[in-house]
Amino acid sequence: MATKDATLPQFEATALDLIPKVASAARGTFRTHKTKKVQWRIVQLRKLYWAIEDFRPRLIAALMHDLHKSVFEAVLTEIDWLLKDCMFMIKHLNDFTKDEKLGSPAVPITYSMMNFRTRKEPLGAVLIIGPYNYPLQLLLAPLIGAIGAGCTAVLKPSELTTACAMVVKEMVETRLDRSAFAVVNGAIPETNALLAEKWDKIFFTGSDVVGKIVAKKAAETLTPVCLELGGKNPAFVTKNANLALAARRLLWGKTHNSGQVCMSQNYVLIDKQVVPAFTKFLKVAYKDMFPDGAKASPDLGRIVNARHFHRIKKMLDDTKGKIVMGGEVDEAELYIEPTAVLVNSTDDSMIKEESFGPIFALYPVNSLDEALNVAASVHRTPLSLYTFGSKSENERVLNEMTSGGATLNDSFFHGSVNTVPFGGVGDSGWGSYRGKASFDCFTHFRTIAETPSWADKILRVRYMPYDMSKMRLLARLTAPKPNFDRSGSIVRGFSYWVKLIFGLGASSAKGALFRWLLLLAVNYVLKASLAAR
Ligand SMILES: NC(=O)C1=CN([C@@H]2O[C@H](COP(=O)(O)OP(=O)(O)OC[C@H]3O[C@@H](n4cnc5c(N)ncnc54)[C@H](O)[C@@H]3O)[C@@H](O)[C@H]2O)C=CC1
Ligand SMILES: CC1=C(/C=C/C(C)=C/C=C/C(C)=C/C=C/C=C(C)/C=C/C=C(C)/C=C/C=C(\C)C(=O)O)C(C)(C)CCC1
Repeated sequence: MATKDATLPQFEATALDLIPKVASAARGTFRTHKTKKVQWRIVQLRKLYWAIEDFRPRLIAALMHDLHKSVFEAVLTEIDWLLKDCMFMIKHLNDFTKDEKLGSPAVPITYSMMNFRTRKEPLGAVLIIGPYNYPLQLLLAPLIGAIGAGCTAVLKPSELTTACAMVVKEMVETRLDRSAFAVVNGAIPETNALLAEKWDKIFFTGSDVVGKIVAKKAAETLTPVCLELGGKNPAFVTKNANLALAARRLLWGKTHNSGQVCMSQNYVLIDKQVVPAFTKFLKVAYKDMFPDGAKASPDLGRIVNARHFHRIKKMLDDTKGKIVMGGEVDEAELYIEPTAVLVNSTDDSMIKEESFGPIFALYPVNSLDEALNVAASVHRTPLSLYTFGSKSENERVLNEMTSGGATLNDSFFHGSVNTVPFGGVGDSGWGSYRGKASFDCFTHFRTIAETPSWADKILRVRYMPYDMSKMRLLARLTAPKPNFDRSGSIVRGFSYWVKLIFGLGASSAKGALFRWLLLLAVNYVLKASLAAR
């Protein structure tokens, strides 16, 4: 596809016959062990930092070309986001990579001489497949985790964001170690060619449909996968919510990146009584954000392409609900106005489909009970949920409905901080990343024990011929006695009362010591004040 901006490269798919060679190079470089050196990883992260900084104008232009993304959002959620990711990983990498000693309670004191520890090993050569909505962030943030962990990586950007895909390819391949990192561009055939290769992990962000294809393919070679998928995310608004605030914040969730955010709300379960007031506040918030109308706003992005434009438009065409805000569409500009639709059935297109755009449904309910039942029937394990109500109502929603992440009293704040772990649950995703979790995602936590030679006398018990008397002694030394009976109740035997009396009711030795010291101090002060009278 020709680019509209002459400074941006034309999209070019990677030749299919090159793909096995690219994958083989990533595997081969990993086997050289050079990526295991922490200093090498830090240098790559520093290079990536400066590459993103130096490519800033072209990245901004590419985001404008592909998604009409405003400079504000390009900087906040893609470029500066990634720079912060690099800095975080560079700053903490020495700590993350250190062996961790395994002691109590994982290792009983009887085995403390074995020097149990966890070694953080890179998984190997990894494949990272990105989506179109944040073509830089959602491709390069996992890469930062992979570099930190010491992996080699091949990236497959979304072919829908052509300019970003090409600029990222140039940036990564000219600035990072070429033998360790590569970018393959293309669509289904190229992705299939990549999936036919053996990887040590596949990190996929995208739709659940393609997520299943990736997971099936990975299962053939028992390759671990991290899946960051979509979801039909509910928002709950009760009559105890601050309706003006809820309306403004939920509208933000659907206007940022033109609602092409997998964690933004698909539908709002709202108390029937407050629908008119909430709708009024939505319109007020809309007017505040777009005084000249949304189409004229320089801040509102566009839908990525005609296919997605028609997908979203079809949801509006098929709905039996009533549009209460917005509703304008313009194919020539790939423009869809931020739109709210009042619906009365969960079979409505506005609830059944994932919007992944600036439109959402309002579904009136009689109670929080009903709202929770509807949400569970629409999607039991969504990526996110939002709740606007009293403290106890919010707590109830959190307790009774799961989700990958959740924000109380706002739209996706839980996903707006680059170092906080992010991921789905059930069919909205497997695994998480961001911050330390990105390092962990590409790391094998390898348990290591080291048995000293002198310990063989003690360990003799394990060798044949077995001796049951020694076995009984070993059990006495190592197997803790239960303090509960067969009905699950605590048994208050002799040791319970000894502990209770001498521990002054504390549950730990530390607590008991504290209570004894406090008792002695009170005793001392009382005695001193009596003596002073
Ligand atoms: N959980 C998360 O972090 C995120 C999830 N998403 C989800 O992603 C979807 C939108 O993103 P898209 O880019 O449209 O996702 P997509 O699943 O269509 O594409 C993602 C990647 O898979 C590749 N692909 C597409 N079809 C394929 C096939 N048949 N075989 C092999 N590879 C294929 C594409 O080239 C692209 O690189 C939404 O469902 C959204 O909810 C999007 C962003 C973030
Ligand atoms: C400026 C001053 C101060 C501080 C002000 C503060 C704290 C401002 C906060 C602004 C906020 C919260 C801005 C919003 C940011 C939104 C972001 C970063 C959204 C990110 C979205 C992402 C990453 C989307 C991802 C999508 C995914 C994963 C998907 O599709 O699945 C002080 C401190 C008060 C001092 C005075 C000055």
